[in-house]
Amino acid sequence: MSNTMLQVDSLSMRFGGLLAVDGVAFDVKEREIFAIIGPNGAGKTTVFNCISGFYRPSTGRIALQGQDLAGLGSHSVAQHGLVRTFQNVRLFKHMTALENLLVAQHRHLSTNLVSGLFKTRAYRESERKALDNALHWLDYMGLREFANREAGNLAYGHQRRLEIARCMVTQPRVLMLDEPAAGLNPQEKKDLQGLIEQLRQQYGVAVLLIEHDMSLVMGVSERILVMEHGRPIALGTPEAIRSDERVIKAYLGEE
Ligand SMILES: Nc1ncnc2c1ncn2[C@@H]1O[C@H](COP(=O)(O)OP(=O)(O)OP(=O)(O)O)[C@@H](O)[C@H]1O
Repeated sequence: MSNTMLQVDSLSMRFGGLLAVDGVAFDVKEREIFAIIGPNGAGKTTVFNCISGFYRPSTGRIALQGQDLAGLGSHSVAQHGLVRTFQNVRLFKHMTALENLLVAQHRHLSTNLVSGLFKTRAYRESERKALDNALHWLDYMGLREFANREAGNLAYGHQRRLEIARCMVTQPRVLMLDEPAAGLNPQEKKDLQGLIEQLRQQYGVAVLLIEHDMSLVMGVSERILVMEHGRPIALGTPEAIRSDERVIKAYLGEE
């Protein structure tokens, strides 16, 4: 389909004797908000790790706008426009909030040693742009006042927002969020839902989300894939998923 952003086919991942992901297939459209849900150990994070280049899948195809990604490392995958956050926030805790956003851009753009050494005009210009971009995202996330504070000393909710900002400074096409609501208070969860919708609307990103918080998932997602024991068991709109017997039994019924 022409507006498919991310395509995942026949994805499997084996760890020794354990088939952690088994025949997962789905696609994410341009600007779509798509969630993967399922009980603990269902294989959601493993799917994320395969897509984002942290694992090389045992089998399957992963393509971003038709371009094959399977087997590329996480750095290359990010350079293709697919970036992620982690279940447990991973920031450079001893760098300031601002530095985290600058480093993300340096790691993303291929730095040229010669222009860096001689601080050419083009180099200075790109440094200035990176700084403007970082400051924009600090403002956008309501973190400007913490620009010079060490990331590890920020409140947890702020660290989560900074992690999303760190993804956004690279102007991704797909933003992958691994349990972004974990550890947030009810107000922060509400703000997160607004933020996800706003990022899609203003920056045109597709969002792929793993989340246990059902009200966030049901409120924000256009389509949901449900996994159980590594396998996909349902895929559909929130309404369809909510009333799917297998899903109720496998997952929602647990709560
Ligand atoms: N690196 C690994 N080596 C071996 N087994 C792994 C590895 N990573 C995950 N697993 C196993 O694969 C299965 C799927 O785990 P995964 O973390 O993908 O599930 P999940 O759906 O993300 O769970 P949760 O909701 O608890 O985060 C689990 O049985 C897990 O123990």
